[in-house]
Amino acid sequence: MPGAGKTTLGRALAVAYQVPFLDLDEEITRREQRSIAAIFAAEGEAYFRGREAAVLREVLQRPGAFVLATGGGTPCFHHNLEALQQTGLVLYLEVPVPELVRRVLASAATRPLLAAAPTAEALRERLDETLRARTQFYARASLCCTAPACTVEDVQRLLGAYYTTG
Ligand SMILES: Nc1ncnc2c1ncn2[C@@H]1O[C@H](COP(=O)(O)OP(=O)(O)O)[C@@H](O)[C@H]1O
Ligand SMILES: O=C(O)C1=C[C@@H](OP(=O)(O)O)[C@@H](O)[C@H](O)C1
Ligand SMILES: [Mg+2]
Repeated sequence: MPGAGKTTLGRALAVAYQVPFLDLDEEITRREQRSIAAIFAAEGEAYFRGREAAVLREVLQRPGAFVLATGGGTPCFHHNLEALQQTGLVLYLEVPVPELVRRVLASAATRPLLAAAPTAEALRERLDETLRARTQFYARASLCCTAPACTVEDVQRLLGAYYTTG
């Protein structure tokens, strides 16, 4: 979900594991030479989802280990979750909606899917609705961190348990 901390935690994980960090939104922005908000405004969501799916597949070809932070919607379109699962371990950051609201409120106006929900109450409703629709995808991640502020150490524990119990 937007505001879950994927970009922030992904960067920290890459430092901890000494591997490159990639952010899918950044990869799209670089190729398109415009911001995600500008892409949504000029071309609409369907175009963005097409580019997101294509850039994801390109990024997943990269050799060697790396950490990739996706966008919140990435696993929910164009069989992207399957593409991710085939290449690596997918971690879902399960953050309660009130915490997501607190984090994205300041930047909601520049977040294309949240721009129409400028108040905390409208934002909460929008995020609740989005999460309901997306849970079926998020629930299929191999790893799930339920700490509201997931740390590198939390992920290390999850990985330890994953590789111990299969
Ligand atoms: N663990 C955390 N605790 C508190 N705030 C956080 C945490 N992780 C991220 N944030 C803040 O939430 C906002 C969104 O973080 P970001 O990493 O961009 O999330 P995402 O990539 O999932 O949308 C940023 O303002 C960031 O500083
Ligand atoms: O949830 C979504 O559908 C989106 C989340 C954004 O990324 P973050 O989750 O990093 O904010 C970005 O990909 C785009 O605005 C769409
Ligand atoms: Mg992000």
